[in-house]
Amino acid sequence: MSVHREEINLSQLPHEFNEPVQLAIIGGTGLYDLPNLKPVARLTISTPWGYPSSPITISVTESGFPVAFLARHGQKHDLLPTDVPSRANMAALKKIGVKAIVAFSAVGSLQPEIKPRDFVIPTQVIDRTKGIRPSTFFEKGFVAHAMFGEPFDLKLNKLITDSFETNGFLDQHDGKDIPTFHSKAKTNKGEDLTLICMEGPQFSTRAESKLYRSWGGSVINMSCLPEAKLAREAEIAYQMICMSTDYDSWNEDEEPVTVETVVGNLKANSANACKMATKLVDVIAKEFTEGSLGLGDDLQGSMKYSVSTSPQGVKKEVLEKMHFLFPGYWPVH
Ligand SMILES: CSC[C@H]1O[C@H](OP(=O)(O)O)[C@H](O)[C@@H]1O
Ligand SMILES: Nc1ncnc2[nH]cnc12
Repeated sequence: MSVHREEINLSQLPHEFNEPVQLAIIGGTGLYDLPNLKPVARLTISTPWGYPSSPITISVTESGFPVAFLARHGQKHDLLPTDVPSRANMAALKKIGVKAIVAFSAVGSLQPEIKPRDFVIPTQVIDRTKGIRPSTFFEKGFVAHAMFGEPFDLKLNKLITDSFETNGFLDQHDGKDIPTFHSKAKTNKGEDLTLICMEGPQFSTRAESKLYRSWGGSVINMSCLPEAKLAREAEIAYQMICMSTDYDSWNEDEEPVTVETVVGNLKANSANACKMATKLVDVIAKEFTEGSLGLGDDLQGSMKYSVSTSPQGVKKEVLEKMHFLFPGYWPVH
């Protein structure tokens, strides 16, 4: 894609960082780094589920708060949505201490009021992936079930929504309308904003797009799942921020979405996404250092008690894998 920022020489950064990193930003299409922060380390982390999409860059804010950044499709965007190694991504972020993730994504709009270049903070998701993406850390011989009724973290959602409550934060580009920030609290009379996550890589047919509208879908992408499910299993608070790039294929009066339309709106979106990410890092860093929300704290320990299999007799190799994510849970007998 033509929206990559100038390459910084990240490879010369230290390959270790010895403090816990509580916050991570995942960049999607159009967001490949955090240009306003100072990078201090670049980590290549091997996990029992392979390597993440890209090395993880650790940057620090002016006050020294560390933030991890991961490019979902790789630094050169060479991973299809189906091939994103989400288990490795979540496991690596967990390993470095991450308790909260803000994930950016380019989406199609399924509603006329969500214009291309608007931003949307979804509260619900419908899974239209095809079951070909590994979507759990658990496996035969060690069964567990995570809650997912609220797929996004409500505290993180509120913190983000409150940060962009007043209009005018997002910049207009090329004389187009000022983008709107859509949230459940603000713009939709308290109704959920529902993200449809499809398999791709082809876009939807007109019939599918209309079907998703009839289901109450607000926006559509190919990336939220299994990322959000695995974040939940890893006990990490997760919220996606969607950047609208097109009207998908439902509108009879418009040409169905093409990559050209998406890329055309991405430049404007990525400038706003960077601006938003910079502000959010400050807000969330302040919350972690001075606040009382306890981001991610309610999830800590949740998986320990969600296992159905009796730990006695579980294969040692399986438990060792699990201990990469959850050291100290389910002692080996
Ligand atoms: C390039 S259009 C389709 C592509 O864009 C979105 O990627 P991401 O969520 O990583 O921003 C969408 O999910 C598709 O993968
Ligand atoms: N219309 C669309 N469908 C799926 N993913 C998208 N990402 C951006 N636009 C999209």
